Parts: sequence; C-alpha cells; structure tokens
Amino acid sequence: MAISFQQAAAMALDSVQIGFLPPAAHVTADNVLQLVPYAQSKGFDFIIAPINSPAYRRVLFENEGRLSPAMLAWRAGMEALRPEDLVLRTADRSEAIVGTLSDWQDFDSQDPKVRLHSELALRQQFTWAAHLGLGGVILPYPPSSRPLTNYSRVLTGTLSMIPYTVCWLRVPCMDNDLEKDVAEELQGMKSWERWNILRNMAGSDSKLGVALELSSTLPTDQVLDRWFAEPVKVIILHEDIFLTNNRGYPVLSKRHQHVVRMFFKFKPYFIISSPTMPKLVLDEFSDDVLEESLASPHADYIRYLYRTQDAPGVIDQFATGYQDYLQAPLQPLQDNLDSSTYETFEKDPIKYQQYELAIERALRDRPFPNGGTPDVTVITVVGAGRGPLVNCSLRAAEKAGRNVRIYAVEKNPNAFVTIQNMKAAQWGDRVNIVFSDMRTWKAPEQADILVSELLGSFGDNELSPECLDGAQKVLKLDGISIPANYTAFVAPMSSNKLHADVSGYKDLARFETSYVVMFKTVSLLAQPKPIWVFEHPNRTDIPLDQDPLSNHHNIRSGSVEFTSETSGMVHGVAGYFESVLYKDVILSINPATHSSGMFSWFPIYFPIRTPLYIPAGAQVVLDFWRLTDKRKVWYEWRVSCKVKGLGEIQWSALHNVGGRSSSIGLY
Ligand SMILES: C[S@@+](CC[C@H](N)C(=O)[O-])C[C@H]1O[C@@H](n2cnc3c(N)ncnc32)[C@H](O)[C@@H]1O
Repeated sequence: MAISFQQAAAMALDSVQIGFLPPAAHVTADNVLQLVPYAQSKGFDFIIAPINSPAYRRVLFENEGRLSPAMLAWRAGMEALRPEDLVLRTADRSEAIVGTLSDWQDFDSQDPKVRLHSELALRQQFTWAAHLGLGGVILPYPPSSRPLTNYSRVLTGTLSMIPYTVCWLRVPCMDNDLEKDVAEELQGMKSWERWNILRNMAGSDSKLGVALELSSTLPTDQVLDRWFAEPVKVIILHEDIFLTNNRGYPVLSKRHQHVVRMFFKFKPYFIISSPTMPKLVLDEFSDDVLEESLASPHADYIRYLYRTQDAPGVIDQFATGYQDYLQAPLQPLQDNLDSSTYETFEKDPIKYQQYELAIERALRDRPFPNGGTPDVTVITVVGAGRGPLVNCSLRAAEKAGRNVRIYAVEKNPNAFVTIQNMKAAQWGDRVNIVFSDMRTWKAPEQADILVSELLGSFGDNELSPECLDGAQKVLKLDGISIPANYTAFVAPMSSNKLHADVSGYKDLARFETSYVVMFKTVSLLAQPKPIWVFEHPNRTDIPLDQDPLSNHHNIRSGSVEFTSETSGMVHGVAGYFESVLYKDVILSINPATHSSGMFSWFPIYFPIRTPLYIPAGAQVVLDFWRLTDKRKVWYEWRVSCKVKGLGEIQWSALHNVGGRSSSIGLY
C-alpha cells in the first residue's frame, strides 16, 4: 500500500520522498490511476496530477453575465462538480497524489470574470481536494504580471478549507540575468518578492510552503540563501536540467548537486518533472509491463545524492531537536545551573581543548617565579562549575612541565559538592576549592593566571565583564587573564519561522527578549560585524587591586551598517561572539571564524516586533546598547533601513527600553 504524506513525513527523516510530474495535458481521468502504480514501479513515491480536466473551463464561458450558472448553483450548494470536470474523480490512491489547479486560473487577471471564477474554482478545488484526502495541492506561480494582492487575499481566505492538506506555491529559481528579464515583464518583481508578498498577506500560515523549481542556471549564493529562510517544502527538478555522464546516466552539475545537498537538511519532497508522458500509460498497461519497467534514473540519482551526504558532524548530531527552538539564555550568575546543563557543555570536544592549549601557552610564556627557580605558578579558576577547567589546568601544567597551585572558586552550592568530591578523589593538595562569589572573594595569594569561562552567545550576556571586574583584584599586576577579550558580533537576519514563533506567544515582552537558537530556517542578509569588545584584566577603569567604583565602564553602544545585496525581510538580529583566550588561541561562534566542532554556544536572536522589508542595495543599520543600573544589565536595540538619497525610510521601535521586558540580574 502506498504511504500517506503523514507517514512519508515521518519517514523522511531517513529517506527522501520523490514525486513524478508528467505533462498535465496528458493526464486524464482514464489514465491517472494507472499512473500511480507506474510511478511507484519506477521508484517514485507519489505523482502530481491536475484536479480538474480541461472541460472544467466551461465555467468561464457558460454565461455572458458576471457569474456562470454552474458557479451560482455551486455557491448556493445546489450543484456538484460534474464527473467530466474532473481528472481526480475518486479517492482511490489519493494519498499518493498531489493535485494541481487549472491553467486558466488567474487570480489577478485584468478580466474580473476570470478573477472571480478563478477564486470560486479554487474553493471548489480545495473542497474536493480535502474530500478526497489528497496529499497536497501545488499552486501555480502567479501567471499574470499584475501585483499578487488578489491571489494573496484569495489564498488567505481559502487555506482554512483544507485543514489536512498542505499547499505549495510553485516558484521558479533561476539565474539573476534571466530573472531580471522575467521580472521586467512582471513589473520589476522577482520571484522571491512575489512569494514574500503572498506569504506576508497569508500571515505565515504553516500550511503554505514553497515548491522551488530549480532551473538549469542558478542564481548567486546570496539570492539562493534567502530561500533557506523560507518554508521550502518541495524541490522541483526538470529532467532537462540533468546532464548526462559518460556512462549515459543523468547527473546534476556540481552547483546543482551542492544546492540540492544544502536543501536536504530541510527534508523537502523532490519532484521530477518529465517533458513526456510514459508511453506505457498512454498505450496499454499491464502488470507484466510494470514488473519489467526499470527504476527512474533521475529518482535513483537523487536518492544516491541523499545516501552519500556527509555523515552528520558532531554539531549536527548534537543539534537534533534544538534547531530553530527558542531558548531563554542562561543566567549563571543569578541562577544556579543544574547538573544536566553542566553535563551538556562538558561534552564539548573543542572548548576545553582550546582552554587547555591557552593555559599551556600562558604557562610556557610565564617566567619562572623567583627569578628562574622552578617554583609554583598560581592558577585561579573562577566559576569552576564541576571542575573541567581545573582538569584543563592540570593537564596543561603537565604538558608545560610546570608546578602549579590551583584555586577553584564557585558560587553554585550544588556544583561545589562535585568539586569537593573531585578534590577528595583526584586533585588532592594541588587544588584549593573555595565556595564564594568571585567578586567578593579575598584570595590568600595573587594568581599568575586567572581562568574563567563566563561567556554567553553574545560574549558579555552572562555578565562575564562584571564578574571578572570583581575577580581581577586576585590577579598579579603582570598576570594573565584567560580569556583576554571577547567581541560581540551582529548581523541582520531573516527568519519567518523564528519570528512567527515569537509572535505565537502573543506577548509584546517576548519581542523584547533575546533567545539562544540553533539556527536552521535562517538566512543572514550580510556577514556579521563586530559591535563592541571587552578586555581583561581592565586596569584602565578599575582602581588597582580594588573593586570597580560603579558599572558605568561596562556600558557599550554600537551602530553597524550593512549593505544588503539582495532584497529581503529583516526579522531581527543574529548575535555571535569571538573570544581571544590567549594570543592566537580563540573560541568563536561567528560563522566566518567558527571553532570547528564546538557546540557549547548557539547564536543569539534579538527579534523585532514588525519585520522590515529591505530593498536590494539598501543599508540596514543595527543600533545596540548594553546598559546597566545597580541591579541589572540589559540590551536595547533598533533596526533601520536607509536608501541612498532618501535617508532612513523604515525603522523599528526601540526595543526593551530601560530593560522593561528582559534583563540580566547582577545578584
Ligand atoms: C558557564 S559555567 C562554566 C563552568 C565551568 N568552568 C566549565 O567550563 O564547564 C559558569 C560557572 O560560573 C559560575 N559563576 C558565575 N558567576 C559567578 C560568580 N560571580 N562567582 C562564582 N562563580 C560564578 C556559575 O555558577 C557556573 O558554574
């Protein structure tokens, strides 16, 4: 038995579902049911067929008046679709069929009759598709060159008629020059813009997705990238975009392969569109012939690409279940982390490796105390958690051949139990454990090296600056802080999905809160840029060996400008950090310099209430502030769009004024 789309979606986790799209004109009520087993014998999972026959066009001609009698009767519930109107007449095999609309339907036609009948026909088609239980419906790329406002309105009003059927808008994806020519005919609007209008009017209904039709020449990466932030549920490949390899089999160009592989992570359905109708179905059809027919080499090839994807890396494996999931950032100063949180980041293969290397290098560079006598170097680990950085310090000392005395300071009483056990079982006298807030601890001796890991996804958002300002008085004047600095990075980002998820809370404050998210359905409009830096130790603002007088020196602000090469929507700001632990040993989650294989930090997402549309070539300006009072630290942000000669043409509200919706507690 054929699998349903729901089952297919569940299975799609480890396989790829492929549909067969023959020329609509050849698919009839007589052959459509043969086409399903034929396609399945060729290795396809489903077929694409028109819902209605060409005869259905009659509704346009039946009456010179505004509405045809058939439509009037149907509207009044008095007439059903006639059998001759339909290609899909029964629910047989409907779970393996995706329907398409009629080619005369044009929702934005200049002819009011065509507009009205297209809409009424869509209602009939949706009602019928829902009745049959079709797997999905593919909507045509808007044929008319007029704006899509009526198409969008019609669709928005009718999607609720198909509660269990998904709907995909067919959108061409072609190279920039070709698209420009086509766009000129379509009043300058390119395919993404047209989809964007429709999607925005339909209010990001989760039933509505994109069936992206890849052409033989593809657009630039920048243009393609926008589609990774959209609900691309189907990839359509025409047989004629395949090349033929020297063994005579169809293959895709390197670039197409790359793009197809990029889309695999979104688990789309694939559709192979064939320019010819299978002869077997047109002529006569028997089970014997079925058994003899060979698998489609095109479908085989897509399955081959799917099977030969790179094995998921450490990050991908770790990310399963976290992708596009909004999490509140940790507040390790105000809250006490639980054991599972420590356990998760202790699994990171890279973070501790980098810390160990940084500590080893710092130890090697550090002159021997007492003028060259191999004496003891003091390492103080502040915010020791369950002890992994103490272990890094011990291993680094071993490698560098230095004697060390370690202090491990932690304020979480639960984590402190673990380090008490560690001392008893493993560390012994080499490590002194201290239960204290690092900001108020009075150290028995000054440290040569101060080690901490208090970093958040935005660098300073877990209050590392404030904690280290208090802790640095335990560091010798010429002592080394690991990390030495961290820089926050920002980029304008597009993600309809994340924005819709924040909207789902129906609470304004949720738009003034940042979220830690493993990005999936996200695209950046430009590469991230630095916005501010924190350096440690901070001998400039903090009196020698004393506590900071106020927290004003930790206020930051920045305004960063980006040029967007393509048009796009900004749904907020993506934040990242880079940190120099010691000299050239760094930790980074900035995409350009990401520490490969490190998964301790996901990017941070600062949403904006109302997304901004950015025309190609316009400037996006991100304004950020890090502000503080005696009890808390918070961020405020604003996004605006500038166009040469016009100045600011759009701007968001200033978000989180005075930390009214979100802040990070200092106590
Ligand atoms: C991100 S965790 C890092 C834990 C551990 N060093 C690691 O790398 O696995 C930060 C740790 O610092 C501790 N911490 C945060 N602020 C502190 C403070 N002011 N004084 C002492 N410990 C603090 C937290 O309780 C937490 O255990």
